[in-house]
Amino acid sequence: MTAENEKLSSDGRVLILYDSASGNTAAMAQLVAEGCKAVAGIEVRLLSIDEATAEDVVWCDGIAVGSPTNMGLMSWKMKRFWDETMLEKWMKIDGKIGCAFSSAGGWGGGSEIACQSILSVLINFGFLVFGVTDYVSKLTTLHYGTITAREPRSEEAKEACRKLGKRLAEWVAVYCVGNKSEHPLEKDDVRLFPS
Ligand SMILES: Cc1cc2nc3c(=O)[nH]c(=O)nc-3n(C[C@H](O)[C@H](O)[C@H](O)COP(=O)(O)O)c2cc1C
Repeated sequence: MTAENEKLSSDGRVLILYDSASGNTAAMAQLVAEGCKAVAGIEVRLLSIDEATAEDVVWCDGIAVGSPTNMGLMSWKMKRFWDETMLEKWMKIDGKIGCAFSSAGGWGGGSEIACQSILSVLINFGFLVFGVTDYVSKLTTLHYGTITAREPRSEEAKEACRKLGKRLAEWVAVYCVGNKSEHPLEKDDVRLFPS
């Protein structure tokens, strides 16, 4: 087997890391994990902030980080994980792919700013972060990551979680495994535009 074939046959690895005090971000995380499964050959770890270790982050090729919106930012537990648990890995894990999701108390409560606070931390660790261009429905998109008000109840909110996981898995497949056919622009999937 050539080195290139070995790379193609190896799995991509996705970590979904979340904090959740009352279960809403945890429900999002489950759906993000479900979305990853739309892409073949991706191994998924779904871990809460109380379970995850720095080695889980080292293990992954791509990460989706989810937090409740707290004062418009990520939770203190999530921030502490990156400030303390991950500190010794700083400058040793560059080049992984990252994205964010957040549950807030309501629309306009700062969930996109909370996503940006997560992306900002990921950038500091050298992650290559992304947003999703295509829409989930006429009025729902996830340009800065997936956001919900409380738990994801509507089909649009659920699909926005799944789409984040799927896109993360696609980027891992394309850029980490070398499977270019998983590029979203190469597929027949319907891409919704604003209308
Ligand atoms: C300390 C604290 C700060 C919060 N700050 C905000 C906020 O800035 N904006 C908002 O919309 N909701 C805020 N909330 C509400 C939570 O974001 C919301 O209930 C969320 O769905 C909780 O997610 P979880 O069930 O995963 O913990 C706050 C809640 C707590 C406990």
